[in-house]
Amino acid sequence: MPMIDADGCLLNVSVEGRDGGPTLMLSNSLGSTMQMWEPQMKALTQVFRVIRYDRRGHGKSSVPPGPYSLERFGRDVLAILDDLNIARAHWCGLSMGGMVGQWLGANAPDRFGKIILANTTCHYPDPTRWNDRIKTVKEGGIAAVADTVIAGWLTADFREREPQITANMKAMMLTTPVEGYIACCEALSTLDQRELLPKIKSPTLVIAGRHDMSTTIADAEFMRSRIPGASMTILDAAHISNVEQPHAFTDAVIGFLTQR
Ligand SMILES: O=C(O)CC1=CCC(=O)O1
Repeated sequence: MPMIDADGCLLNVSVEGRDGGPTLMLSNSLGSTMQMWEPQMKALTQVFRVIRYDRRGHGKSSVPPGPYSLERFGRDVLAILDDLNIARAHWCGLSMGGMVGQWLGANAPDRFGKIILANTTCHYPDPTRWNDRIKTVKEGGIAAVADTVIAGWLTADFREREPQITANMKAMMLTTPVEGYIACCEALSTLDQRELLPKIKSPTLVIAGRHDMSTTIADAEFMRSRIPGASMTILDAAHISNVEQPHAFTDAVIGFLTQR
């Protein structure tokens, strides 16, 4: 796996899949790593050259001091594409990954073909939730928020039915460096990309989770209505819909990206 330098931050990047196929870049959520895409990898790598990476402050990437910003996350992605000599890619980002996708779609339109924004929002009107989480994590580490966050990631039905997957997701979250997690929460606390949405000209699919209380169907519908020509799919899932509904999510991604 290459480590790619983005203005001094080493990013852990993986390139897999079909040589010569169209490139698809996947981008993870807060508190997860590129591993979160495992349920999609077998199917996606048959069609695409798939690039995954750990966002700065997460996984095996470096943890520079925060706060971070959506622009910084977007420039990290462009550094990866430049380093790999990739002129153009499709994008699929979930949650924070979808926020980065909005920034890229508006600010680097020539670099992206189609864009998928899953379980995400463009705006947090009230920073309290993120400021509270930052305070709790500073005092007690990620463990102090892990069960609450997992309850938002996956429905109670899923957690009961799939205790091992749930435990794996929690273990992945607990590996996140505290400084990286907090620096990302700081970026989220001021998130407002509403004005970027009309600038996204790539064909865009918005994916929402029917039970997602973190980024709601209303948030998704707002984005769909502001991004020219965007369409929307609702899955029977909470926030991490690619894990809770792996087949439906994968089908939605491949269907959208391969349709003419
Ligand atoms: O961590 C959460 O509660 C949900 C979330 C919001 C942005 C993100 O990436 O995850």
